Amino acid sequence: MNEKILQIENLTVNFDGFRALNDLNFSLDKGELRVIIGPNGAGKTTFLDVITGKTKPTTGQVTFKGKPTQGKVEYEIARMGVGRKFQTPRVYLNLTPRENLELSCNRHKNVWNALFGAPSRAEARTVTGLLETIRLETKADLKADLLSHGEKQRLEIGMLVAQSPDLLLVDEPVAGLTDEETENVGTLLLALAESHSIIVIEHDMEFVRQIARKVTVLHQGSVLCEGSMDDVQNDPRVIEVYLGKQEDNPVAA
Ligand SMILES: Nc1ncnc2c1ncn2[C@@H]1O[C@H](COP(=O)(O)OP(=O)(O)OP(=O)(O)O)[C@@H](O)[C@H]1O
Repeated sequence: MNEKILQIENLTVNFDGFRALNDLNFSLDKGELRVIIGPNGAGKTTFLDVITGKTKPTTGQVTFKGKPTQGKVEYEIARMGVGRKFQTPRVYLNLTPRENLELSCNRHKNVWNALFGAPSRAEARTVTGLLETIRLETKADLKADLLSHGEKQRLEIGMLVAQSPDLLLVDEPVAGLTDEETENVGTLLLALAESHSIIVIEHDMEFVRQIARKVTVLHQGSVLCEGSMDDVQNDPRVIEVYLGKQEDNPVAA
């Protein structure tokens, strides 16, 4: 059996009597790229919030790298190796992509030392490698303010990777991007998936088709079904929860 990096058992989150997550079970293999889809309100963001410790489970258990995260706060879970990228880019706009990546590699140092202290050779190599991975070598020394929305998204994914997390959580990375930028982010995530465990939440079905190997569909706080994109888009339960009619269904091919 494959090694599990994340296991979630019987997870329920109750907000004032409303079950945002309802007896949810989920597991992710080490090295897997999983895409999570589901209609609005299905519980996708709450699911990520529980993994990162932002929201506490009402009942149930999250196990990361074989250890329960129960009782741990967000920064402790981040130190265990969980990194999250939010929907909107959070890069420092007055710094260059290179400086943003240097800062992310050096989160234990203070900002002054990280920026003005000489980077070690290993750090410089890491940053150069990351700039290549996110394909921003030619824009490495421009102010991040001048980057397109898609380039900022790629930079922020690079900043997340610079912190060397074991699990990357990526929330709607292509919202508001052009088709070309969307494809670039997809290519980047596929490249990262060769050496990372990744969970991506996404609504854009073209993008999901581009990157997905295995898809989990959430509905009303539980896992409705899991499988390949083909399995999922032909599952009558998925068709039903999205729109009820196959011809209008965003998950239909
Ligand atoms: N702090 C909260 N208090 C009360 N209800 C909440 C809270 N956070 C989320 N909810 C509710 O829980 C349900 C799940 O929300 P969540 O944001 O996880 O869904 P989602 O699948 O991410 O939706 P979307 O695709 O629209 O972002 C929603 O009905 C939401 O209104």
